[in-house]
Amino acid sequence: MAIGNVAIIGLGLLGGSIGLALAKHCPEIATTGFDTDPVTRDAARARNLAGTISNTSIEAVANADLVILCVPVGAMGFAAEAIRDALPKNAIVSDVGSSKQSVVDTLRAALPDHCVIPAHPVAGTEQSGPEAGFAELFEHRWCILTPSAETPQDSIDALSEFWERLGSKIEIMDAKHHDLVLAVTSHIPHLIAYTIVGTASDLEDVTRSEVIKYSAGGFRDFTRIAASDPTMWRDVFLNNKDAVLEMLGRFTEDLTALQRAIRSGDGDALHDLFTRTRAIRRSIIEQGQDDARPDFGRSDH
Ligand SMILES: NC(=O)c1ccc[n+]([C@@H]2O[C@H](COP(=O)([O-])OP(=O)(O)OC[C@H]3O[C@@H](n4cnc5c(N)ncnc54)[C@H](O)[C@@H]3O)[C@@H](O)[C@H]2O)c1
Ligand SMILES: O=C(O)C(=O)C[C@]1(C(=O)O)C=C[C@@H](O)C=C1
Repeated sequence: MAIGNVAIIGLGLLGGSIGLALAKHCPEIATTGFDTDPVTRDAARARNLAGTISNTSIEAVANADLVILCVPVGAMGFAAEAIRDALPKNAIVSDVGSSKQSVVDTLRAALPDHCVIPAHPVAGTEQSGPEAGFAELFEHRWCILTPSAETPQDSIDALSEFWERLGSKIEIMDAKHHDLVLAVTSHIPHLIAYTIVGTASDLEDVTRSEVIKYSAGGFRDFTRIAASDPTMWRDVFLNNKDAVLEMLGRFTEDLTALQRAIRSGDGDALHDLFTRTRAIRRSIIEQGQDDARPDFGRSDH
């Protein structure tokens, strides 16, 4: 099936980047955007984030072959219910949410008569809102699709081709497995960054000026991640609770083992771990999966 008309619901970093990437790579595809926030709709018009910016989501999806929900995970249900009665019968409904099992359940319950194929482009920055998007966000990045066994193959192929045209590489995964993998590779790293920056600021007497003064080091990298959108990340943790708590349990055990090694002066244990993690970083770089575009869309440069 050919995708000729795309509706983007939510015009922040992800929605805006999809609109700009479509204009760059697929100018023949018509785009319509909607956001519940009127200030965001005005900013989206000013930046041409979509060909048409509608004032209602009903208008936005009226002619869509593909609808992509680009709203916080906790708002997926509201966004889906708002378009239910206006969706063309054959439209594919997808999303970009950072967790998948709760989104799968929510969207399938809200839109039982439609083809729902959840997706997660593993691409982002700490920025949010309509000014944050850029056309190159998805280039050379993975986009994970989590279809069900019943999803028609031609619809999966159409969505895969769509993301490939925006520059992404496709992986198909079970939603539950996605949530476990992303808990380790994305969600817990964010939780650690929020914690370390919060802890440093709680120790204000010790660190008041030092936090700023010496933040050119490792701490600065954590502050970038800890500047990520509070609404988005609140929703990720509340919606990927089981996987995050399971992986946090493993992480806490490993942290306790490190604490013990430091207390008992076990330098070999520390050295062995740091050698292993350095090798992991090197193999990520060798596989070309590090950020080849360090300053794209990021504030810290
Ligand atoms: N930021 C990242 O790095 C990143 C990366 C990959 C995936 N994601 C996922 O993408 C989604 C969007 O994240 P973002 O970074 O673009 O956030 P954002 O805050 O930049 O944009 C979200 C937009 O959705 C709008 N919105 C909220 N509820 C709505 C509704 N019911 N209908 C229409 N619009 C609504 C908001 O007004 C806002 O403009 C989230 O689910 C997030 O988990 C984010
Ligand atoms: O690079 C960043 O700033 C990100 O946080 C991007 C990042 C990630 O953790 O890798 C954040 C959330 C997503 O769902 C996907 C990508």
